[in-house]
Amino acid sequence: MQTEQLIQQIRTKKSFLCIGLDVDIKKIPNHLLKETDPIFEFNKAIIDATHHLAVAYKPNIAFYEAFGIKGWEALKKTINYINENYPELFTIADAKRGDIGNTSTMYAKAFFEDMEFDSVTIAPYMGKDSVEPFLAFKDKHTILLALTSNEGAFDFQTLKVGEVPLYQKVLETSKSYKNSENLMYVVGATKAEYLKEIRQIVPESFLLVPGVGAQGGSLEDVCKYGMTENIGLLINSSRGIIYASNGEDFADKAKEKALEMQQQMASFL
Ligand SMILES: O=c1ccn([C@@H]2O[C@H](COP(=O)(O)O)[C@@H](O)[C@H]2O)c(=O)[nH]1
Repeated sequence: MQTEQLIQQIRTKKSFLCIGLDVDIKKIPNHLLKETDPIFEFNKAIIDATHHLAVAYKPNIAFYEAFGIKGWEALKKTINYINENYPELFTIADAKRGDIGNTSTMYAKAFFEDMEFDSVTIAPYMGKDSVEPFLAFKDKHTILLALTSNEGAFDFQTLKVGEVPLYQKVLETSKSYKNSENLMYVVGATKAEYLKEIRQIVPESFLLVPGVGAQGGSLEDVCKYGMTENIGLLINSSRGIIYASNGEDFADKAKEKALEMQQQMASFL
């Protein structure tokens, strides 16, 4: 998908909501457990109920890998379901990959060609040759971890490298990568106060912002400091939406939560 299509979708839906499909079998409603593929059935119901309120879906791959082959099958069915029924939606494989060049190429093939995601999250630690293989794919997006939402972000990401903190170095250096126009960045909603500086380095880039809801980040602060003329934000909420209820009404309750967020977002546009 081209960035322009994503921006158009945001303007049409008045939403920059990304729903995280972090499906834990222990948390999904009991009545789904009798289905052949409970994870897929859960995702399908959530997507059908919320697709008009969200512009992106982000399965975190860990939740699928944990179930082995059945988990991968559920993931594949989920991405196929989105691509066939709601092709306008932007899809993110939250996989946090990155390795030496030839291995990164294989990761990129897995998520862009086999799974047909629009984007994948990548850890920048191994540098340019670990990121560029992802950027080589046309109309696909690489989402680089910059300043993450967790407490551990302060262990390394904010440490100074010369004059500047490491996360700023990641932002600045990655702009020189080949096809860097297809780069987006992860910035945690819990780090909204850093967004002003981040926007000075990457004024136009889309930011994937997890950490609202369950992690306590503020949507208002993220919009205040991070929004651009083309919005430039995808705000993710996973647990706060998909586990709004564990009863038979789970999809309706998820829709209510998504609507609350969409309405808040519309007020910032
Ligand atoms: O800095 C980061 C990077 C990724 N995540 C992921 O986003 C979701 C957040 O889930 P919530 O339930 O809305 O807290 C999850 O998949 C994380 O692995 C992040 O939280 N922070």
